[in-house]
Amino acid sequence: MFEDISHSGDGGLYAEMLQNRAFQQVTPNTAAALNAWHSVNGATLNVVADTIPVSSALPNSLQVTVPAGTVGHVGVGNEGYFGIKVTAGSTYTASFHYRFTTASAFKGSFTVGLQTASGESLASTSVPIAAATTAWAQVNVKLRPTRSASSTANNFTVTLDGAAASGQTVNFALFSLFPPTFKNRPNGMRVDIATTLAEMRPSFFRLPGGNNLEGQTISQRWQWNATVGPLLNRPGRVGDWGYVNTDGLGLMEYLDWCEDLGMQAIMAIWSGFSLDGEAIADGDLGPYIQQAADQINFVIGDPAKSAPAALRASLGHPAAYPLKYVEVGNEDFFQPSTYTYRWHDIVTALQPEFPNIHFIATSDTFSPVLSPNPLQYDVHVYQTPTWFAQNSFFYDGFERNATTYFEGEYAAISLNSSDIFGTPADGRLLFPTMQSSTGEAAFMTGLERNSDIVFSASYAPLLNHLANSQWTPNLVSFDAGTVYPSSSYYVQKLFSLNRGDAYIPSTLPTPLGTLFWSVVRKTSTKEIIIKISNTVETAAPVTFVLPFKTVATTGTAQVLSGAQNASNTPTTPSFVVPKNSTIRTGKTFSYQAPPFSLSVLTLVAH
Ligand SMILES: O=S(=O)(O)O[C@H]1C[C@H](O)[C@@H](O)[C@@H]1CO
Repeated sequence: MFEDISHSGDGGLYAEMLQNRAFQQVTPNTAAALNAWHSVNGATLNVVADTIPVSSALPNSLQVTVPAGTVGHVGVGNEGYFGIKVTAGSTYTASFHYRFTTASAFKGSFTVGLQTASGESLASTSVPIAAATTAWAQVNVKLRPTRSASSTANNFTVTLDGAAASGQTVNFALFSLFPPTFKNRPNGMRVDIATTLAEMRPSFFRLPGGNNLEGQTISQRWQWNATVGPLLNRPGRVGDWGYVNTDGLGLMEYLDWCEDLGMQAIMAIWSGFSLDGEAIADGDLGPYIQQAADQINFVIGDPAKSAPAALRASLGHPAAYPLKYVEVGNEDFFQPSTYTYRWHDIVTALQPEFPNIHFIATSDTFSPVLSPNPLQYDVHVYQTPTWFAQNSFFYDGFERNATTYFEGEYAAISLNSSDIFGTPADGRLLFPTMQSSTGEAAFMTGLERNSDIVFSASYAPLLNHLANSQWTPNLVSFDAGTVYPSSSYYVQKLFSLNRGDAYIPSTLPTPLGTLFWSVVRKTSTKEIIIKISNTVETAAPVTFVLPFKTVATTGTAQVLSGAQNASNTPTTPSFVVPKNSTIRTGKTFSYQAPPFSLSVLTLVAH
């Protein structure tokens, strides 16, 4: 499950290194508009509403004046998203647009570089300025650091020679600094985070949110068409998690990311409700339904018949992307009273146009009654580790009535059942722990047992930048330089990589017990895979009696275990990681599940 929360996108998975790169959605002539930028050697900075904007989508420019009397490198610096990692041997791609506010015969050059915070140069290149004119020009340069920085406290700078440029005023727009990206995609993903996620072998990617789909107001909702095409045409938006979204990570980048990881998109369309509680009135949804139809056509439409599909083709992807599931809104249980008509109007309009799309409802299951009857629901739960351990049979009682379920957001986030969403002082977890991760694992054995009706499941939130988070705990934390997979990440990865392809009935765990397991078969290798979650601090002996003709006498055990509060954190990044061993197996064998552990036992049995 992905959305731009805690800089999951901007400053996280999306590889752009400069924060506030295009002064989007800021108020000119304010200090806040300069967020992440600073003056170098006395230059005067101000974000202005440019009289000649670089594009209609990017009306603001950074105006830099070189005062008389300055010497040396004078200009601007950007601190990145709470740091900039600089690695020797990597090639960084820097670019920016500039124009002089007054044409002149000025001759000079920009110095574009990377420095440590203390001013030591790591990379630098000089770019001659062809002519000081009021027309926009673009600079594209490569930076190759001569050495790696010892920390991420580094800056990207663009400067002029103070003496030569004395009195000059230059407007800048749309800066950008990219490191090498995952699969070398232009405008692509940060390699270390992308690799960490790819190693889970996820089957799907829910986008673009979560709350960040909805907008704090109707006008601030996520709009697919504002997130595709050249970056100059993307205005960005005020996201729902307290920071501006550049929308450089847009619909097509999401779809290409899905393609690169072999994932299906579970794509949301806006359902007519914003987080200030506003809902589009019944009968007024037409334009928003059209926008949703265009969004779906951008993904799967025929370029010969649909303008949005033709746009996709023109942007380099004539073939349709795979798309099976479209989620209608997010957590519409917050306003079921209007979801009844919003769901009805949207789905009755879109289903005939997209007969192969499965629309997912986001209100509580079967309440309110919706028409048409949803065949998919997205179920969310944030709870305590104990709740998860004691609700692994959540789906066992669900009627098998052709309805299927997406466990779209779940995580054990607090130890305080009377204050789930509180602060750490009230029991909220900062990072997953082995108690929370084994609670989730217990719950997931139930999802596996009920995978006839649970078609997908995803922990949430996926990512957070440690320097600026709006939510904890998260599956994978990171800072400007390092990625920190959590204990829950390893639970998700162990389940994903040991999925099997058929569920095998076994003695059922005790619903309110402390030990939980599920058994699947991997047909291609004639193996069975037994997942065991021990959710308490005492080891648990388990005896298996396997009614198969042939059972191997040895198998493998992949075990994630640790103390109740053991966590992977920046100070203990690999405190809990899976350990592999060989175990004795057979038609009957015993196994000791360690305290607070997830064990994945694999053996040939058929
Ligand atoms: O504040 S919440 O509504 O609990 O936010 C939760 C639910 C929402 O779908 C998602 O964006 C967020 C965290 O993953």
